[in-house]
Amino acid sequence: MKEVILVLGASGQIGTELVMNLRETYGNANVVASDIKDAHPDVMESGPFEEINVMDGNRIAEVVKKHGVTQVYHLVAMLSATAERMPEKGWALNMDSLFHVLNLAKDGAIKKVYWPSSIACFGPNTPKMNTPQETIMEPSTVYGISKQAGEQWCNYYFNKYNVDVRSIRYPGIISWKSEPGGGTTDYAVEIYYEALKQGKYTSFLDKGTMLPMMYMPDAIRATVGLMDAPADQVKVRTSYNLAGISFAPEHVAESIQKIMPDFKLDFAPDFRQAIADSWPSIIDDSRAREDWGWKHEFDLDRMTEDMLTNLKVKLGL
Ligand SMILES: NC(=S)c1ccc[n+]([C@@H]2O[C@H](COP(=O)([O-])OP(=O)(O)OC[C@H]3O[C@@H](n4cnc5c(N)ncnc54)[C@H](O)[C@@H]3O)[C@@H](O)[C@H]2O)c1
Ligand SMILES: C[C@@H](O)[C@H](N)C(=O)O
Repeated sequence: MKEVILVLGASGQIGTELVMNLRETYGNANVVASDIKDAHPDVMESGPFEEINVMDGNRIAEVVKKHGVTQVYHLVAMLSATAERMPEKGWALNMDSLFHVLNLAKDGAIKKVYWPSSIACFGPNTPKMNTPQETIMEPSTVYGISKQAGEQWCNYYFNKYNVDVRSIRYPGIISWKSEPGGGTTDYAVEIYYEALKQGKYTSFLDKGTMLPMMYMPDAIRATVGLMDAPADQVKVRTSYNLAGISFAPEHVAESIQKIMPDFKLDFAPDFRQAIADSWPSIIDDSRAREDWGWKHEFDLDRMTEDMLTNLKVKLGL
């Protein structure tokens, strides 16, 4: 059967690159990008785009019907730092939109759903090192609470209504093509821009703040790998732990200094430090590796080399 995919949040950091990857696999016409704002020109020019506000469930249903959509990748969310500033709005966006999509699947309008969770679903009482798949989850941020609740709803819709919903707990994601949208891990993208523009960077997370991270190509491969896996291999229906690399700001600086020896890093932690302090440092993703064959490719130095090479061209330097 022909698959037609709708990506909600296609103008965001992950959506921009995921749409282009899915269009290569499924054909440009079969991947409908959508967002409340225009997407990257590559996305706008290579296939269909529909303006959708995900708070409007009828509009999502209308687009699903119009294009004969079979799968939805729901990437819209208010990220951790922004949601701490507007908790109720963050909660409403993250939860109401998930229900709109899960209910479409429950009613048989679509066959498969992808919805990302985050390392933010864990909290200060979770073991920080080798954080297990199943462990204490007491998130202390609005974003984290919405991700933990969302995971439980996904699991509920799978068990109760047989909805084929799949999910990954993404770590912080680093990319050059699209910029991050208001998270606590955004420093790990900004540092590369500022290294090239200014030769220095002031990190809003402190020295020693080790967090799980991943380069975008690995995150896209993981997403597509999970969605392509046979349903009986997808044994976790809350959300899978996923790991790539873990590092602190000074480790990125050391990696940049291998290519730009004069690069300088200093620290001015702000409100995002408390958020980062509540998250794990290193994640155990053995379930994803066992169940559907996940394996990361990029280490820190390889990522740094690729980021700096591509950003140089992007910034015209
Ligand atoms: N990117 C990182 S580091 C990361 C890590 C962990 C989990 N996630 C999750 O992955 C998903 C995508 O994240 P991202 O790409 O970084 O987010 P990003 O903020 O970059 O993109 C979200 C997109 O949603 C769009 N949007 C906002 N409100 C609405 C609305 N009402 N209707 C339609 N579109 C709207 C917005 O315009 C933006 O293009 C989210 O669920 C995140 O929670 C991301
Ligand atoms: C970790 C993740 O979910 C996102 N980058 C955030 O900081 O909000």
